[in-house]
Amino acid sequence: MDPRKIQLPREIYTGPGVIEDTGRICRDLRFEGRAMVVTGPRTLQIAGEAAIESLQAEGFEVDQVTVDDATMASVRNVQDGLDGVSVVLGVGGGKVIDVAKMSATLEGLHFISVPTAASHDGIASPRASIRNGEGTASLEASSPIGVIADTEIISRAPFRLLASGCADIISNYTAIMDWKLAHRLLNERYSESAAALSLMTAKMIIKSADAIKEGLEESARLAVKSLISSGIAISIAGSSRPASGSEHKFSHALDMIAPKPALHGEQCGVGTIMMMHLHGGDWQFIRDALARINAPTTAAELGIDPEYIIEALTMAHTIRKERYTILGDRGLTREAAERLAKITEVI
Ligand SMILES: NC(=O)C1=CN([C@@H]2O[C@H](COP(=O)(O)OP(=O)(O)OC[C@H]3O[C@@H](n4cnc5c(N)ncnc54)[C@H](OP(=O)(O)O)[C@@H]3O)[C@@H](O)[C@H]2O)C=CC1
Ligand SMILES: O=C(CO)COP(=O)(O)O
Ligand SMILES: [Zn+2]
Repeated sequence: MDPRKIQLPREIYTGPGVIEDTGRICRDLRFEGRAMVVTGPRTLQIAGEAAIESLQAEGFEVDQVTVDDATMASVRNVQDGLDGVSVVLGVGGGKVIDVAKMSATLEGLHFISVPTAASHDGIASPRASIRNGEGTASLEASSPIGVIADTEIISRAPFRLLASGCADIISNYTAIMDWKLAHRLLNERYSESAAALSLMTAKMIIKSADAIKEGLEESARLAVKSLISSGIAISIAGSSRPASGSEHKFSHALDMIAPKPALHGEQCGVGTIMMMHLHGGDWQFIRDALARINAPTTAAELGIDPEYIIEALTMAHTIRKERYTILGDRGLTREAAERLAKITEVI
């Protein structure tokens, strides 16, 4: 990654029904010929078909691939179908967007992000979180050239996804604390502007917590804009540092060991409560903010057995060792992990 380069999306469309303009937007961006639409099994019907119809109405030939996990195998599967394609669209949740973004990047193609849920801040970011044997790698990717966020579709998504996206933003609090720590201890490159944008976005979402309601287009719009803003902080930093620290390591560890992990943002939110306690900060403030948004604050609400919470806490430091956080190089002992989860009432 060239530290002198900041890549940002060129055109961002948000609003009810914008999916109907997918074809026209692609034309205006000077794409033509074949387009690839990547979706998940559910999001094909929810939004993929509407995007395909709109592209076909503008004369595009359209190929479609369904993916169900964010792995390099899925990325390669999409890449295999990209011969002769002019633009790749990822229509779905965070996993679909990451796979589509990564496959487009590897083939040197432009990518358009079409989120169907406000569940993660990868909507506009130049990174792709891809699962591997050691957890989840944050890979450098091209920024989407465009974002088409249909807030009508997003507001009809299960409320849990929206609350999860807000929790993913609230986790910026501890991500920034970890980043500052690594800057002070290890002289890691730190961007004041990226950190300020990331933190301001988290503060704003908490301030607006009471406006985050199920089924409201305005709530979807508010969350989408905040998620884009958090993604832009990632762009400015050139890494996911402003939005991913020890709380994300905890979530990635849960994804590896829990028999049925919860949503990404939900896990990160609960991680933020505990990592805030480790930082000596106001963890009750984080817990109360999550509760106001109706995001989980306990293991029971995540639907994860306390045993996995403790195990994830003890192994979180082993994920992305190069990213220094409050977990240090040695992590937590089992006793310390159990005490932390109990003190913060997570278990
Ligand atoms: N690159 C980056 O910078 C970032 C990446 N991430 C990554 O994003 C992922 C998390 O994203 P998230 O969206 O929570 O998880 P998923 O992509 O797994 O989506 C969760 C579920 O929601 C479904 N879904 C999506 N939209 C709708 C809708 N409108 N109605 C009903 N169901 C819907 C999906 O359907 P289907 O089964 O069809 O897919 C899926 O089953 C993680 O892998 C995380 O690491 C997170 C933050 C930043
Ligand atoms: O989830 C992220 C920001 O919310 C970034 O993902 P990583 O933890 O994979 O870097
Ligand atoms: Zn995240």
